[in-house]
Amino acid sequence: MTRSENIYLVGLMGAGKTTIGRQLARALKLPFYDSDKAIEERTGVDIPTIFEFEGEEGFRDREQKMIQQLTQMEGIVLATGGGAILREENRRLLKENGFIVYLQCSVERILERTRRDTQRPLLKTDNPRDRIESLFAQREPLYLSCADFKIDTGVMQSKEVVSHILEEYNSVNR
Ligand SMILES: Nc1ncnc2c1ncn2[C@@H]1O[C@H](COP(=O)(O)OP(=O)(O)O)[C@@H](O)[C@H]1O
Ligand SMILES: O=C(O)C1=C[C@@H](OP(=O)(O)O)[C@@H](O)[C@H](O)C1
Ligand SMILES: [Mg+2]
Repeated sequence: MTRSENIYLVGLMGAGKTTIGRQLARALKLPFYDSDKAIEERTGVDIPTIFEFEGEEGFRDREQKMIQQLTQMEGIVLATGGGAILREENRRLLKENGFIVYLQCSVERILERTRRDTQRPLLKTDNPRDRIESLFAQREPLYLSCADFKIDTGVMQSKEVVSHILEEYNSVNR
């Protein structure tokens, strides 16, 4: 772990990275960035459109470029996309430049939270449960390998999650 002003949130889709990141930034009076939102602003199109025209790999290339840029900033809260940790270079950049919080969440909760979602192309499948289970199996070891701190967002209100993260961040970053 690096002593740093930055907090980076990782975890599966629907774990709450965007929601909790925004609240955490407000509490710390730091600017909030979301890598997906930044990509959408840069390209002028939404994430499903990027997947449609460029495929997942095209999106991952854009995501990597964005992570490279955002990890050069100091004093931010960053919500990454759920798959950002798939690339080793992203994991390295995140580890070197910030305090990484893994937002853990059960498959069941993720299913509930993403049921009506239209903005996550990887969940546009006949069997979202199978998809989430396989993403969980593939990614959980990667999230754990990066994380400085992990917390289950499925069993607490977001406000409570934020205060636990703040407590931990302040204790290691004094
Ligand atoms: N305890 C909680 N923590 C975070 N999000 C929660 C919680 N309970 C319900 N939610 C809801 O779950 C969804 C999480 O989505 P989002 O923040 O976009 O996650 P991610 O960025 O990780 O995909 C939001 O609709 C949020 O309101
Ligand atoms: O898990 C993934 O591979 C993805 C997660 C999404 O972000 P959220 O985790 O914020 O939903 C977004 O980056 C894209 O749809 C791919
Ligand atoms: Mg998000």
